[in-house]
Formats: sequence, structure tokens, C-alpha cells
Amino acid sequence: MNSVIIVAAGSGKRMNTDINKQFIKLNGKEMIARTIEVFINNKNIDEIVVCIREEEKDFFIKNIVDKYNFNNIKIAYGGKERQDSIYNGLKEVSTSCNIVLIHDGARPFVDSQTIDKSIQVAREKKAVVVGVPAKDTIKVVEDGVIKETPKRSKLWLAQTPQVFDYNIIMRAYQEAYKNNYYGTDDSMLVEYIGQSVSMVMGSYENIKITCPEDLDFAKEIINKRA
Ligand SMILES: Nc1ccn([C@@H]2O[C@H](COP(=O)(O)OP(=O)(O)OP(=O)(O)O)[C@@H](O)[C@H]2O)c(=O)n1
Ligand SMILES: C[C@](O)(CO)[C@H](O)COP(=O)(O)O
Repeated sequence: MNSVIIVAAGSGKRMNTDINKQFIKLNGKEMIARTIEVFINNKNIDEIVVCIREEEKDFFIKNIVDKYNFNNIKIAYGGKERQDSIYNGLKEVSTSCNIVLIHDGARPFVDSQTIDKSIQVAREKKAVVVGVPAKDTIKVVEDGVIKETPKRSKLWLAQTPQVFDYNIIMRAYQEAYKNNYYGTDDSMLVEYIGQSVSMVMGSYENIKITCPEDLDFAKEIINKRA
């Protein structure tokens, strides 16, 4: 059984809007609705858990679940950090889950082929991250001074979904909380327990909609795909 946890319980501070960015309409359809639809329409996804802010539950049910007939999704409540939201989602996943995908609600342009590929690789490798090779040169900077320039050919930008054997990700989360370890992605927690994580090619269109300028690119992607 393949389950996806879609996290949409952030506050969207960097978007600087009065509504949660998940509910911003992109060419007439809410961002989170677009993201959920990709997974609902993927034949390899058996279960969907969406993590939302508890105070947004009524709005989410009325304006997303009922409006788009997303009747089979499960809801979990978010936590203070992204990692806390995901842990709440993991606790909602069915016990018959084998593979769990973790995906940002703010990444509505993930494509079905990438989802399929990440599941296929995770079945063999137990842990996989979707990403793209860095195009820019990346600098390590401390106090405004460049300390290191890692070799660009080795650098990838991690995206989501990040896909794991269910038992491995649960063990990683339990270990992380035991040591009060917080990562900026889920792979960090799996790496922390010493598990090898594979990288698979995603798409440069699989952007995380974070800041206002991302909305223009989002509209370009939608128009290009129309
Ligand atoms: N406590 C949190 C924080 C983030 N997220 C989700 O994790 C994804 C990636 O996080 P990000 O893009 O940073 O969203 P926000 O945290 O909402 O944005 P900001 O940092 O600007 O407040 C988003 O879909 C967001 O809703 C979450 O479910 N719970
Ligand atoms: C998980 C992630 O999308 C990988 O790039 C990213 O780390 C999330 O960061 P955020 O600050 O929670 O958006």
C-alpha cells in the first residue's frame, strides 16, 4: 500500500498574504486542490493524508474537500514545524502502508511520472528524494564571508515527494524526536539514522510556491501545460 502525506499546515509567512498560501487560486484553482488532484489521479497512490491547520479545518472541508469531492482523503492536524506536521500525518497512515510519500502542498506541479518513478525506486532502495541538479554555483557563507564552494557537479536541490519504506521513516522520526533533532527535509532524518537515500531526477517546474514572485512562474507553468 502506497500512502502520501501532503503537508499544508504552514503559515505561509514568506508569501505575505492574508490567507494561507495553500488556498491561493492559481488560474482559478486553489494550490492545495491542484496538489491533491495529482495524487488522487495517480493509480499508484492508495491513501492520501492531508495535514492542515486545525483552525482551517472548516474552511478546508467546505472550500476544498466538498467543492472538489475529495471524499476519501484523511485529515491530520499540523504542528509547529513542518516535521511535526509530518509526524502527525505518519500517525494517521494505515498500518498496512508499505511505502509513504511525503509531499509539500506548496508543490502543485509535481507530475505523475515522477511520483511513479519515486515509488519504483523506493521499493528497491527504501529511501528516495526527488530533486534536480543545481544550476547555480552554491556557496557556504558564514557571517557574510564565503567559506566553501562545493563542487557543483555533486549538488542537487532537494524537492518533494520524498519517499520511504514506512518502517524506516517511522524509525527515523522516532529517533529524531528522541534526540530533539529537526531537519529541513525528511531525508535528513533518514540520513541521521544511517540509511542510504537515493536521488531521482524531478523537474525544474516542481517548484515550491514560497514567495509572491513564485506565483508568476506558477501561472506560466499552468499556461504552458494548458
Ligand atoms: N508547520 C508546518 C510548516 C510547513 N508546512 C508545510 O510544508 C510545506 C513547505 O513549507 P513552506 O513552503 O515553508 O510553507 P510555510 O511554512 O507555510 O511557509 P513560510 O515558511 O513562508 O511560513 C508547505 O506546504 C507547508 O504548508 C506544514 O505542513 N507545517
Ligand atoms: C522539504 C523541502 O521542500 C525540500 O526542498 C524544503 O526543505 C521545505 O522547506 P520549507 O522551509 O519547510 O519550505
